[in-house]
Amino acid sequence: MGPRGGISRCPCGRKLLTVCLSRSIQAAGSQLGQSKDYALPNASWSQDMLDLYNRFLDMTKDGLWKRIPSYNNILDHIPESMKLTYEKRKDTRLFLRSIDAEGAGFEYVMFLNTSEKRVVCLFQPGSYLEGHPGFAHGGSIATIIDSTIGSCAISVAGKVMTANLSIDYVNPVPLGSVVLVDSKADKVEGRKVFLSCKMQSVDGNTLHAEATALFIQLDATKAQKQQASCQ
Ligand SMILES: CCCCCCCC/C=C\CCCCCCCC(=O)SCCNC(=O)CCNC(=O)[C@H](O)C(C)(C)COP(=O)(O)OP(=O)(O)OC[C@H]1O[C@@H](n2cnc3c(N)ncnc32)[C@H](O)[C@@H]1OP(=O)(O)O
Repeated sequence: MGPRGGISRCPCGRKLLTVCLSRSIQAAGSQLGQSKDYALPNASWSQDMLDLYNRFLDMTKDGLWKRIPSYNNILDHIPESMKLTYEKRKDTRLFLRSIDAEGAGFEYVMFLNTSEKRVVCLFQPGSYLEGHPGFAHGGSIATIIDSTIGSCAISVAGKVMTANLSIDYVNPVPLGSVVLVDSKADKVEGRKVFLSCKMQSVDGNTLHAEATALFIQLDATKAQKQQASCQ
């Protein structure tokens, strides 16, 4: 396996995906020309979601911000050259894209600003994410925060995993509303990436959640550990 990750076979026979989520990741799926990019407007998006999306899309014109495409299989985020030895499993899906019905699950799109080490996610939680009546489940909030912060950590440090995620839930998130999840990498110390994040309403008047996270950059030793745990 190269230093940028890859695919290896576990002793138990399963193929292990050691994901290299480098910068080239962004273009990988679209190069395939076959996978659906879910980070594009659909009929379920509210006017708030569309307005915000268009505002961020405008900000991509000078190149500082980039829209991150989104596929329902993590493999579609991986450069084609790294997939040669991997047989795509049909029974796995990226958790965030596990609900088929448009608008029922996680409707989201992320934008990356590399120079600011920042990823912003526009998130519209659907009706299947309910916790308390009418509000998004705390686990769904944690999921979108982990994924937004995670994408930010990936953009900074490549192959990483969440070691710690701490969330203060400040105000509940109504289903169907739109919130901004704004994450940034605050500090990198060796393999450790420290990040923070705020989830706010579109008008900025309501703070829904605040989070801090630690992501650890994986190394070859860790990949070996993963292989061993698969035995
Ligand atoms: C360019 C654009 C890119 C865009 C990207 C687009 C892609 C979009 C696609 C899809 C979006 C989704 C994005 C993904 C987001 C989801 C991520 C997850 O959910 S990950 C699953 C949950 N996490 C686990 O299952 C980890 C389980 N834990 C482990 O595997 C290990 O514990 C691990 C890897 C975290 C660390 O293990 P070690 O063996 O590599 O490292 P050790 O030696 O233990 O620690 C290294 C240092 O870190 C500290 N450390 C480790 N864990 C810590 C902790 N919990 N708290 C504090 N410090 C900790 C240690 O004390 C040590 O520090 P000292 O170097 O000595 O100073």
